[in-house]
Amino acid sequence: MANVRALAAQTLFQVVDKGNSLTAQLPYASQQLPPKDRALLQQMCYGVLRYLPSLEHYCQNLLDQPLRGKRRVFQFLLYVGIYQLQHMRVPAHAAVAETVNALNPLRAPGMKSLVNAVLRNFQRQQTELEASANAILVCQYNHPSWFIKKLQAAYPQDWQTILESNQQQAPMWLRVNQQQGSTAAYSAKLDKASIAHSLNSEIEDGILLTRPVDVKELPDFEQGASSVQDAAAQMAGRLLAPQDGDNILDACAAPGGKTCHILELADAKVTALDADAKRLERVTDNLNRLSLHADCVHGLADQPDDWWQGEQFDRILLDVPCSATGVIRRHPDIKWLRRAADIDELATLQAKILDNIWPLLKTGGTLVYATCSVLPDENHEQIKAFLARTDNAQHIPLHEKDNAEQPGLQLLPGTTDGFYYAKLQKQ
Ligand SMILES: C[S@@+](CC[C@H](N)C(=O)[O-])C[C@H]1O[C@@H](n2cnc3c(N)ncnc32)[C@H](O)[C@@H]1O
Repeated sequence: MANVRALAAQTLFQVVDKGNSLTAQLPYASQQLPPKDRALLQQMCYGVLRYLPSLEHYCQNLLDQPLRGKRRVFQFLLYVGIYQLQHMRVPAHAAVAETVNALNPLRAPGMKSLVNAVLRNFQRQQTELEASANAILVCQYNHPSWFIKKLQAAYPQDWQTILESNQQQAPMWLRVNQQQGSTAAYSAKLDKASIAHSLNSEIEDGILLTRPVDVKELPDFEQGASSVQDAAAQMAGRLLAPQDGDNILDACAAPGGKTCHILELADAKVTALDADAKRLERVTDNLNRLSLHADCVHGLADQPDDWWQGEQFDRILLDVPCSATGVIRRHPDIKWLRRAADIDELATLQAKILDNIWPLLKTGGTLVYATCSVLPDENHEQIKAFLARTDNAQHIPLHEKDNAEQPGLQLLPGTTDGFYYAKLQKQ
């Protein structure tokens, strides 16, 4: 069934109703399509997930009752159709006709008149429907209400900017492998390949591409000259500041972006631990492409007794499991897969990981705590509480305003992803 709109509807059903991640579903749908349609599939899935509450609102007004049960996938097809009419440059008549045609491969030709009528009515009533959606906070910002509330409390000045940033397409950053050449030298190679980009003096290994490109177009990518990694994620390696000969633990390592960066920066002995065996395979793949080596260990960071050999570490990176609310623009499904209750559960696990990993750090050693979250409970509140209960943990400020009351560095989505870092030293 190589129909891009039908596949988009089925993928969205799998994500929103069945709770599967888009990262897992999209490749499965993509491989059923010819390469020329794959970008369109991605655009439609990302788009519907970005604007889901508004699309639900429109359909609530355009349908007598929502499509339920076996007909649920057609509700998602309607979202795909309306998203195209509202946000894509597809001519309106083609958007309607192609969406209606998708009912053939979905084996529901009987639904054609309903889908056609809903899309035509959306066109007719678009202005009023948009105005009524804008009067509802959740539809205006297209985020779940629990998350909007948490952001309003944490960022009384910036919450709207954060929500608006989350709706944008994320930029593509490269990390230059310093073992194979300098950032400036790789920039020259990109110039030669006519790939527009810019450098940023604060991100030593990073290059921001003006437009995303397929990695196959990047000079010497397969040979490991560069990797795709957001600038915020690149800060982990530099903050950890690995030295040659160090014994380092990367305690939540998969898929290994930061493990590889650490090894590009120093000739260190690195243990890459992760709870997920499948994801750990991706660490090995990444290490292989870059011709690097780490000891990959399958285990839980909160239960070191099961895997730790007893040798303490000079440096530890804790890139803990988190809400990923700093990377919503890259993974818009996070908005609908996460629940408010997850935040407390994640914060409890993060605290357990911090407490149980801390004894593995040598006296004088450095621990960098990282999340791709914008929520204080996972970030400065977490570290503040850890410092309060851990006598031999000293907080190392990362910038002028990094203090014991609000420790760490909080990056908000914009030029970089949303990320949090705190640096601790053992006394
Ligand atoms: C934010 S991701 C890590 C990203 C990685 N550091 C990188 O840069 O590519 C968090 C990872 O923690 C892992 N994880 C979840 N619970 C864990 C636990 N209790 N112990 C160790 N790893 C865990 C997840 O499987 C996931 O791969």
